[in-house]
Amino acid sequence: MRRRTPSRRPVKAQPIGPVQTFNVDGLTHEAKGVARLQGKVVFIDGALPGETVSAQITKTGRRFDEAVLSAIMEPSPFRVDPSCQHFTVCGGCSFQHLNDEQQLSSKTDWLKGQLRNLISNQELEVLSDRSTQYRRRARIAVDSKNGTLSLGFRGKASKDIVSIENCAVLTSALQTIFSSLKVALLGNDLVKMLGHIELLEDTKGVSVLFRLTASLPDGLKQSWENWAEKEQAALYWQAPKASKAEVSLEKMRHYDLGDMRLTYHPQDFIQVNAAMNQKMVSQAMDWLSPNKQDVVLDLFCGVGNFSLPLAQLANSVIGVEVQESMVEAARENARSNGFDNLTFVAADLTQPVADAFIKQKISKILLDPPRAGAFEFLDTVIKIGPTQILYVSCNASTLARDAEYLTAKGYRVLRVGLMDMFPQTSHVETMMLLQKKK
Ligand SMILES: C[S@@+](CC[C@H](N)C(=O)[O-])C[C@H]1O[C@@H](n2cnc3c(N)ncnc32)[C@H](O)[C@@H]1O
Ligand code: SF4
Repeated sequence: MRRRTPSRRPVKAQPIGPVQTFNVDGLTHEAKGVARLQGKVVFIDGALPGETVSAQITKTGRRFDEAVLSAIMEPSPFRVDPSCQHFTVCGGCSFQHLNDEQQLSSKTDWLKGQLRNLISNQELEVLSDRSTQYRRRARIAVDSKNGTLSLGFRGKASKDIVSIENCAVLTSALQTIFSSLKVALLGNDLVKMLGHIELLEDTKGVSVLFRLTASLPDGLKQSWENWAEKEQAALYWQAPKASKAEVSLEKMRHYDLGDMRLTYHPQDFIQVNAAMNQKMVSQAMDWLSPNKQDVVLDLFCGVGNFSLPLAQLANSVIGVEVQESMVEAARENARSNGFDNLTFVAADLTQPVADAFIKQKISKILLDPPRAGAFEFLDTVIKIGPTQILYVSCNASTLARDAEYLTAKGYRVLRVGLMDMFPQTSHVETMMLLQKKK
């Protein structure tokens, strides 16, 4: 029997039972192996389907137990060595011990389960890209206790900060600035005044935002400006309780999307995976295929990530977004990219909207809501009655709820796709095209 050191081990779980042998036959969405002991389900962190492992129970419940892996006797053929040295402890990734193909297959099976009431015949179309160095944005937690600096992410099994040497999913430029930052912060007074740090890479370059918990002496600020200049990074300071409006317009960021350039504020939402964003937008244009007769409503439009590509193809586009500053940026993006068929409206889509807005002759709608979904706006969508709805979702359960509502009100699902925006994690993004029944 081959034995192998487990590649993952929960950090704080304390064993409360003897070491026992388990045959693992399933995998949860959070990447826990599923086994059975006398009929009761046991979740084993770090175990994979098809493996025989030894593990110790750490927690017992009425319906299931949890266990910690001791050794892997028969490893899965799909097990791989994690690409990141911090995988055993860092909460940022959950799937690095499974090969890329099986990660996708596991996510696909999970998504099919989430959407089981909606997709009977449809194949799930899968969109993916590189599995490491894809994150162009990251929030870094900072802590310094007893003179030790911790710079990293929250742990898997606790909220403690795991100190990171290098993060394999950050873009190469962000990995470089992270290393430099770590050296520069060691023993530096800034550490005592930091809430967290945000790293960002876009077409303009790399930027670092320091979120402060106390005001900064001028001399210290200048020394960090010098560091940023040397690193060719833009520096942003967010003073305690300061709003983002305090960052000057010249310091707005931009990213390129196809032949368009989109301006945004460093604290605005942008898609984290640039290559996948490009692919997702292209797929959205392909599926919704707006033409010169279409008036398209782009709901939850941000700074116009879908609105501008839609406006290249459609008669006209109306974008709706709750954040006034993002609406301003979206208008500027329409102007600077030469569009005269784009209108942006600031509105909270969880609240009733004005009738004039509903009465527009809208033929297609694109929805890209936050995790909570778009339920409050669905009756308005149904009243507008577009021929097609393209729903982009970062939460399959709210998508399922919303799409089930739409299908009960006269729409049917035409296409569904999984978009692997965050490889190595369990996150799944979905695109669904719905068509009005004749
Ligand atoms: C998932 S992001 C999508 C943004 C954009 N479509 C993109 O691809 O970059 C969701 C957007 O919805 C906006 N939003 C959140 N709640 C909202 C609400 N109640 N009404 C309107 N917009 C909202 C957020 O500010 C954010 O820009
Ligand atoms: S988030 Fe980064 S540091 Fe954490 S496990 Fe993933 S690659 Fe490693």
